Amino acid sequence: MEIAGELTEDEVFKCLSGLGQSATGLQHTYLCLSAPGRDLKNVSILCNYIYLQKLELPYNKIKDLSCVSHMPYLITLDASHNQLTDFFGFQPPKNLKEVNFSHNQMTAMKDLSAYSSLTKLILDHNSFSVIRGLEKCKRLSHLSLAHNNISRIRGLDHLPLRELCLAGNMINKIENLQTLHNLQVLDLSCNRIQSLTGLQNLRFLGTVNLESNLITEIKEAAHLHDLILLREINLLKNPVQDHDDYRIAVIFLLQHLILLDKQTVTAEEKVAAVNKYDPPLEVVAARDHMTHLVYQLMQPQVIFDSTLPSLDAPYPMLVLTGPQACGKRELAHKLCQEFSDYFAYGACHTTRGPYFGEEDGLDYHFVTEEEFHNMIQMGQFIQTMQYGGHWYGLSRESIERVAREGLACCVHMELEGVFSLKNSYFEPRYVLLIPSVVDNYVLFLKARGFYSNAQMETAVSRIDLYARINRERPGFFDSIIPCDDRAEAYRSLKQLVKEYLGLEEHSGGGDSSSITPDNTSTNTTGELPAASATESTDLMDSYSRNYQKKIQANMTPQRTEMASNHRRLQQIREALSGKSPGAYAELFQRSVPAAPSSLASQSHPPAGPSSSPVRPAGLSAPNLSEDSSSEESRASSGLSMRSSAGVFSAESPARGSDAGSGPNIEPLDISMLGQDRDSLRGLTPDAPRPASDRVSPTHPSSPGRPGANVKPVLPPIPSGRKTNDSGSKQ
Ligand SMILES: Nc1ncnc2c1ncn2[C@@H]1O[C@H](COP(=O)(O)OP(=O)(O)OP(=O)(O)O)[C@@H](O)[C@H]1O
Repeated sequence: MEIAGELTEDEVFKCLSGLGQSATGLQHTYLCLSAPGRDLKNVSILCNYIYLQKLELPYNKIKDLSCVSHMPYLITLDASHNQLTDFFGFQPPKNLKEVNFSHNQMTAMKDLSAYSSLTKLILDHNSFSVIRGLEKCKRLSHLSLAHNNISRIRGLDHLPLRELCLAGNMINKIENLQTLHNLQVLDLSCNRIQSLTGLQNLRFLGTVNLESNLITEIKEAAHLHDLILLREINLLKNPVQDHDDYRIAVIFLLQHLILLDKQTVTAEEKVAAVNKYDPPLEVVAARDHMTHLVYQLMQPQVIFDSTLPSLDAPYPMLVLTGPQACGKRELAHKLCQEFSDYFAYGACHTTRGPYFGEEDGLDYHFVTEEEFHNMIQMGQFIQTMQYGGHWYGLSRESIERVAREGLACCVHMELEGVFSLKNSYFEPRYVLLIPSVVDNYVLFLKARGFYSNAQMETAVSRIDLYARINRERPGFFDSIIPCDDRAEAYRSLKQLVKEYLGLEEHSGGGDSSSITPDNTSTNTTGELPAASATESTDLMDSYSRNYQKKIQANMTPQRTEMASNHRRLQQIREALSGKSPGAYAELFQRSVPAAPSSLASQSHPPAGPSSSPVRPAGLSAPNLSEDSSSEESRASSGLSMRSSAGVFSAESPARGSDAGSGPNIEPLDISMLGQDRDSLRGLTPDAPRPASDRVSPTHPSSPGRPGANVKPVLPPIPSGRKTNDSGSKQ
């Protein structure tokens, strides 16, 4: 007689499958039994089926599974959706690997030491409140305890779990998972978790489901930042979704993601995320450049003719770059002081307050944030950057002011400024000053006493940035000078600049008279006296920020005005006599991408007085009788000398009306122009060429002077001079 809910032999026969050899190998038997959804209550008949390896009894009403005690060969047991209250209420089959007890009425886990073969255990939808008894399940790779009453994660230490599901519990903290080194998939959805801390060590984690939790802060995603195998995360239905930039911010923090919130992360999203939160220097620079360009275009157009690039060469500028306080500012001042016939300091604007001893207009133009932003909107900047919470910017006017004096502009700035400037039409020479002994640099920063630890850390960390850029982008910097010893750095810089200028130091060594193109001129015009042999002392003084006073003493309006007038007069004379080529064409002409340290360049001794003296850059004035260029171009050539370009005719201030007749002045052999261009190729800008390569007054046709190849097609006639000066002098 059939009893309701009892599994009968007839039914068993219908449910058997998987004919195979019994575990003993002595007979053939059915290995699987599947009887789902039959409202079964009593399955005791299965005690006779001892060879079963797979038993599936889901969706029944079974309360007692003791029959399993008679199935020593059972491997897989599915008793989900039943009424079991007893957790593993049977003798352990030795090879039991997979058990599904989900949707039963179990309340307590017990010791499963005897079930050491278990690999997969599904206990969802029961009433467990504590995870326990799994310590000896050393093969358990898949555990699911979803929808129970678990409030704490524990009892899982050192299990070889690859998948763990604790969804739908009452967990409010991710804890005790750090020993699950194999974990790949973690489902903690529908809990009360607020933070993602606790997942950091799970280096194989690839998928995390945290849907419907209480995660509020985007920065929580940073806890997963180091999980490089993480490909999927689900944070749907968390308060964090309310942040405006939520998705892109998470994508930025977890750049390996493929799926976020069940949606594919696109390449465009990844690029947008990086550009937003950690834009590459190029992107920052492009934005900066674009901003200033647009604001500038919105203004009534003014032609800044002093700095406009000519057809053959850009307006000459020298940019000293390097990490904060590496000495670039002091060196820039010093250089402008010593090479006052060539350079003047271009003061940037900043929103930071002046340090003790700094003066407005000399080191910086100190402005308020509001003034700075007004200047941005007025299109007055060429580049800006934020550093240490302050704005810095190089204004067009700062450069123009220098250019109007017929001088090249020397500025200092951080790397971002260099990137930005490289987008502009300016083509400066970039000299990197970099500390090579970090400890000394740190000591120097500390000794200055201006900087907080964070500021010092930033400054130090940027050494690597500069080094990396130099490594990855050969030629990005035109030259590199170690700045550990400031006096030595200045010597290198000076040497470099002289090479750029095509100047040669006379026997006096550091004597300024030997490096200015013309002593007499310098003295009579009241130009700044150049540095004496005490330059290193001066330099050290400058560190204590006293250099301003010295500079100021020399920069009285009368002296600078006189000097300026004199320079212009000379330039005009030269222009009219056709002696002035577009000399700056050669001064800052780049020919080679590499940026070797200037130390290398110093290993080449400068040509001494006995060797063929190096002609100053501007000495190669075209010989009127031989020059194939037209009279017109010659005239514009001469006139262009009034512009900033003119100053780089190194002889210009000195030669005056007798320019061209002095012993140093040699006509340029036009026939060599083409060869010169070729000979320049392959030379590093800062590597001195052998003396034989250089243009010698006695061998005017020898190639080597940078830019000597340039056909003297000269810049447009400038019209932006100070009207009072230029008008009267013409
Ligand atoms: N327009 C600019 N663009 C980019 N960087 C700039 C600009 N002007 C100044 N800087 C750089 O900003 C950094 C901070 O300048 P600041 O003058 O406040 O620092 P500092 O402590 O006096 O260091 P330093 O002696 O190098 O000038 C320096 O590295 C400086 O060269």
